[in-house]
Amino acid sequence: MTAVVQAEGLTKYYGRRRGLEDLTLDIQPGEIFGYLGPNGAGKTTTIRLLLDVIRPTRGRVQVLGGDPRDPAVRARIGYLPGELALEGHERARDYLRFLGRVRGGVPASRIEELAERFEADLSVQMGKLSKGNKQKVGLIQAFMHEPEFLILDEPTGGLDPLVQHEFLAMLREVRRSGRTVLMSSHVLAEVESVSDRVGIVRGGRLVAVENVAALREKAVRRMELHFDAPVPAADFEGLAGVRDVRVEGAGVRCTIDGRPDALIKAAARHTVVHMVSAEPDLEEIFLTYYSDEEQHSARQESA
Ligand SMILES: Nc1ncnc2c1ncn2[C@@H]1O[C@H](COP(=O)(O)OP(=O)(O)OP(=O)(O)O)[C@@H](O)[C@H]1O
Repeated sequence: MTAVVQAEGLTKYYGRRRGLEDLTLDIQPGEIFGYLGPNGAGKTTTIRLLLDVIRPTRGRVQVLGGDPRDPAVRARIGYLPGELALEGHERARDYLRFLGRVRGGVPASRIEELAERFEADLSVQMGKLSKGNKQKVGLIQAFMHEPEFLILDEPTGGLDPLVQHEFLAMLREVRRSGRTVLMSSHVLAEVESVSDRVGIVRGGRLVAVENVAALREKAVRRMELHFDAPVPAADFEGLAGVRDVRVEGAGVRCTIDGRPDALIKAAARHTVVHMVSAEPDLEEIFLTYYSDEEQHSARQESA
């Protein structure tokens, strides 16, 4: 099977500024690939290289088995940019119908069906759309021609939780039909529920590619437990995978590396009244991929 993305040593410098360094990555058909990294990591640079919006300084990339410069390749891609410029008096519906015609005839009913699923009001002039509604129009135009490959740059920004839920359901439908998604984000929680694999990019470099189940096991989580009565600190110290334990009266705070199993079993000896588990922080997941020295230089770079 031909890879949907096949990048080898892909590098982009903006003058002397590093955008992306030596990216080697394959994305397979039918896969949802989450592309994660903090601001300025190189996510948008990668996406622009795949779409031939910018050209590589070094290295090479094939998309859908062809050259990104080939308009026939571009026609098989649906793209949601990170920053959407939708302005003017034209109504969203007219704009989408126009794009549909340019893309070889998308039925109006398909546009309406997507608008309904995303709860988008297409009768509004583009310049008057709210941020969330602009994002919905962006998603409709990315999905509407049923492209083989969807590239979505920070797709969920501005969407309310119900619409986000619908969006994730649509991504799963895309996967079921054997099509492929590349979705960037700086929030792990946003991509982990749908992605098969995630790539973590930082400072222009891909530092890890993991399947999501493995990443979740490695993730560091903060946990807070509250009991109906004070608990002895000794019950929570020295447990496997549990560190930074702080016991204050009936409350316990700690950090979990990987599985919370030992903590849950220790807690179960008491009466738990409340439990909070913070979403794993991307920064903290990075710590598992960096040696102390690399962390130090990464901090200096970003300082
Ligand atoms: N047109 C440009 N000219 C100069 N430098 C650029 C340009 N575009 C991006 N960069 C730099 O390249 C690096 C990677 O930027 P990129 O936009 O790819 O990051 P990102 O991961 O998409 O970040 P964000 O989450 O903020 O969108 C950053 O240091 C950025 O400042």
